[in-house]
Amino acid sequence: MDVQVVNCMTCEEFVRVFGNVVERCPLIAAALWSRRPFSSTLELENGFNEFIDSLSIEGKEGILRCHPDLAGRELLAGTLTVESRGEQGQAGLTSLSSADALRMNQLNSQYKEQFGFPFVICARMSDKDRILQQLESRVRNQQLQELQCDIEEVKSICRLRLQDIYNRAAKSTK
Ligand SMILES: NC(=O)NC1=NC(=O)NC1=O
Repeated sequence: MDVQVVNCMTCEEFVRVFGNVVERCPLIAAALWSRRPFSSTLELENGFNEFIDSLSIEGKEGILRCHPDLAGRELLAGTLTVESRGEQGQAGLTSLSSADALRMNQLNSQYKEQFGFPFVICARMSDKDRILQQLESRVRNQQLQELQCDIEEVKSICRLRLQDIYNRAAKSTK
């Protein structure tokens, strides 16, 4: 997707295209529309990262709370966003054994109880064994350490979702 196409988008088009780059946080895209014109698609990605980094602790916690649990209730209920469903599927979370699903649910609950926000990891860069291992090790971290770790994972999810958007646009113009 040419950055000039992005720069010509109305706010409505911009939010429609980029509104779920940060899971269920279309406000961030609506805010970043003000930064047009972007000199490159990388500058847009940096905009997402800078916006997230500029938030207070509560704001960052709010972003994390908009992320569904991995292999959680929403996956079972079929209410995940298209992006999250695809990411969780790629990590093998849609075909867990009942023992792994139970373990994941227990660890997610323990993590959320301890930190007040959900465990977040870029599922596409992981798999169910590593996710379980990360959950078991990170639940022992300190609050602020985990907040920052989750936020870095959100940025990784954003980077890959932006790449998907550009790749889909490139395919549709061929
Ligand atoms: N709690 C989470 O880590 N959620 C997610 N990770 C992803 O990669 N996509 C999600 O929805």
